[in-house]
Amino acid sequence: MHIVENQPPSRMIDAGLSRDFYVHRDASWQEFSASLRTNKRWKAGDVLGPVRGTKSPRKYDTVQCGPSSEDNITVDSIFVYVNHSCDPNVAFDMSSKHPSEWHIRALKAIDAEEELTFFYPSTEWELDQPFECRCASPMCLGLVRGARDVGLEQIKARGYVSPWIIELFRDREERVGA
Ligand SMILES: C[S@@+](CC[C@H](N)C(=O)[O-])C[C@H]1O[C@@H](n2cnc3c(N)ncnc32)[C@H](O)[C@@H]1O
Repeated sequence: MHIVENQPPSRMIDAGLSRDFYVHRDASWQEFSASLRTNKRWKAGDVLGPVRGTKSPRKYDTVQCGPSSEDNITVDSIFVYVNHSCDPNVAFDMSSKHPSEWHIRALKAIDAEEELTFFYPSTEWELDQPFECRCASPMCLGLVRGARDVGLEQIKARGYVSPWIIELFRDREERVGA
């Protein structure tokens, strides 16, 4: 059975976001059953909304925003429900030095009622809580632990990679080469 929540939790209500997106719950999953879906169609390159958040210690629901393991935000909007997929349709683009410019961008055309997903290793070097991926895509990598366990080329192939992930791969290569 599928349960649809039209209203996100009140702290997350944002007029524009709650019009265009809704939280969907899949009752066949006992834990972490929420996902975010959209009410409308988007074109590749469209900006779906801002990435806003509050600095916070790394947790299962934070997004990394810089090279340190302490650079994380709790996303303070309905976008906190965006799940991972190994074949994602959006990017959390936080490459600007100005947090006010951080945004969620469509990587491909997205249909109305489709789930929004991003590739967690595109922002996360190491997940606080690794999980077995249920995306069922032919590109599925299985256990998701973060970028450090995925090659940089594999991340780039999913359409977006954060600058700090590139930097952390470079640092690791330099240490190995030293
Ligand atoms: C920020 S939450 C996303 C929303 C979450 N599904 C919920 O119900 O609150 C991140 C957590 O959702 C779960 N998750 C996200 N994408 C997943 C996927 N592709 N396969 C399995 N679990 C996933 C994992 O437990 C992960 O730690």
